[in-house]
Amino acid sequence: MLNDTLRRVLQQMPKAELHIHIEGSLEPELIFALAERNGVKLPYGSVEALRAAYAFTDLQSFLDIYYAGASVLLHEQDFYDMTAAYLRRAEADNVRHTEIFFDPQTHTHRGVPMDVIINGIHRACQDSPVSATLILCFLRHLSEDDAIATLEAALPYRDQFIGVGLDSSEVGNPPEKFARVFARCRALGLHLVAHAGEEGPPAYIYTALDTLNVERIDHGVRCLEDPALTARLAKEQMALTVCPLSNIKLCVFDRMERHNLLELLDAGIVATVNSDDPAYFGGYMNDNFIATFEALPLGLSHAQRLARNSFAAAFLPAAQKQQYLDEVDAFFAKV
Ligand SMILES: Nc1ncnc2[nH]cnc12
Ligand SMILES: [Zn+2]
Repeated sequence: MLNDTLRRVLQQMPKAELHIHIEGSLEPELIFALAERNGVKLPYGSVEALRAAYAFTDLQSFLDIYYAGASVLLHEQDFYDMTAAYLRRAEADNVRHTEIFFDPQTHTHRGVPMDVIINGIHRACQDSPVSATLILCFLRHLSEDDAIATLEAALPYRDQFIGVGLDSSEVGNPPEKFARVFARCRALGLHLVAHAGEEGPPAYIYTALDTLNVERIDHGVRCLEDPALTARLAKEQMALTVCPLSNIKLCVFDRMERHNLLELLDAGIVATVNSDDPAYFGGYMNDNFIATFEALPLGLSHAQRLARNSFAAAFLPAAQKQQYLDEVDAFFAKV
């Protein structure tokens, strides 16, 4: 059990979130409200029936429901409302800065225009007291040509996102499938990240680094299967955006006591804690911290390190980053 001090510290410490899919923040109540507002018929009769379907066996079983949930998003105000709801939750968890993933292809393939998606999400970010930037993710189960067309469609809104990522079904869709589009994004000065080593093997982490030139690895927890890779990630201070509750819900680890977050930290890796798809996986940032610290032998020094890592790994100007790091240290000096 967590003592009261540690619980309070986890809740109140300043933190950044670096791995959140905005479509994964759609709570069942909002899915039903938007379905009604937009006249969309859902294959579930009630909020309870939808929630009961959240019993996942692997990544794909989750993605099928996640894409169905996103089908209620049609208008700019829907994207605004979804994002504003997430940002209120983040603010309540003392998230000071968040880098939000969005999946345009999930929506453009249903006929929703790119400007509707980006403007709705971006406007909610501007209206929030939480610092928020956007990362456009390509769906890796689709073709690279589709990713390239998506990038072209998003370029008129280039100033509204800071980077690109790679998500969706990992196994069978290795990073190198997207070498050309990532090279183009790099030339455009976009930040680069990719999901790798969630369900996929360490080889996918190598190609995310060496072929795509990513600056962070999303998940990456399977790196520990390869000692040379683990040592390299530590040496290069390549951050991993770890999502503990997600890993349990998608059966990457069978229970939290078996999660490898502490081993990653002990190996010298810049691991961070994040929520991934909080509406589907049982919690937002503080729920992830509390569940992990309850299950693993982690203490105050780990909390400080994780809070520092979250800002150190953020795509922020150096001065702003230092300000947040100083804020973390000032917070822990008073604990
Ligand atoms: N955990 C995850 N892995 C891959 N793609 C995703 N899309 C949303 N959540 C994801
Ligand atoms: Zn993810």
